[in-house]
Amino acid sequence: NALQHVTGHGKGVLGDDKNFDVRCETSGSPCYLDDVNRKIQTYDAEKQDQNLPGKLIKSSSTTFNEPAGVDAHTYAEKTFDFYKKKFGRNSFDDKGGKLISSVHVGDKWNNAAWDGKQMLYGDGDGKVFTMLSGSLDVVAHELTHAVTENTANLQYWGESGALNESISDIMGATIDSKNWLLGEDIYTPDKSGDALRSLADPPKYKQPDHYKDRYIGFQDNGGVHTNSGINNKAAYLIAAGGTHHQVKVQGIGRDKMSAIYYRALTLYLTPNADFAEMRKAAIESATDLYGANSAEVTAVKKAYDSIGVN
Ligand SMILES: Cc1cccc(C(=O)O)c1OC(=O)C1CC1
Ligand SMILES: [Ca+2]
Ligand SMILES: [Zn+2]
Repeated sequence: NALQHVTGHGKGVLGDDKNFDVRCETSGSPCYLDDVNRKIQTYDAEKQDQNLPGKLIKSSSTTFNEPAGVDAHTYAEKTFDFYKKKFGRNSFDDKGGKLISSVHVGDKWNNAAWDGKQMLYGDGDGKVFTMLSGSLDVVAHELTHAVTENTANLQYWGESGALNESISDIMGATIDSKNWLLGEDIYTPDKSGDALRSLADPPKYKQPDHYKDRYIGFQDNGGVHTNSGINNKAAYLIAAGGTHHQVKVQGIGRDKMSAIYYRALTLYLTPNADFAEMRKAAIESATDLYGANSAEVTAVKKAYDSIGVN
């Protein structure tokens, strides 16, 4: 048997010090990015994308000089802990399934993904993206794709695909709760103050924030990364409040908002749910959690009115 629960140390993509769970051989060396408790393992794909996951990342000591792997591993642990503590969910499949991540996937790949079996992180080209595991909201976004696939299984095109994307952005912005931005830590490393998406102001990054402005077409699986802005705006308003298209929403906070969406995702949404069904599922979930005439239900109704989903 090896030393199963050792604390590893290392710098993340942004140069910050991180601690995380590793496994070491009985002799104490080498050690691996292998969290035996949570069943999270992080691999190095060595710039290829054929035979994944690649090599389990190891070090001769408990110190790891592998920033992309350190962040993919640490942020997967944080996301795991969020789902476990807040919703009692035991990993992405609620069955304690093993969580595999690979970093350095492909050559300067400006992408991150859940491929149905594991998480993949590109290194980015250093212009559009730096190493993509370097942001908690990105890792939480990808892991939430795995949760969605094991629950509502929202089909990844058209309105259900936009909802799939939106749920990942909502959980990403809840777990990385320092702001309402997505990808800001790893997007355009040479430029500060921008992001990939904003839930507070989708149009800032060319996303619609009203149903009448939705993209109807065939790019990007029918605009899944575009129309997600419409539902993202509703989620933002439910949490933070505000007035949108003359409709005033009283916010109920990020915590209750995310509980509503998790319940909708796991109990009410179906694979081809559209925005109208999202509204109903959110109202139903808020009713279950807080009562039919609660401020929380009112916030959900007003938020969906404000984005033109009645
Ligand atoms: C960077 C990127 C490109 C293409 C698809 C995704 C995807 O996972 O949908 C993607 O990751 C994100 O959107 C994360 C949240 C920033
Ligand atoms: Ca963020
Ligand atoms: Zn996504």
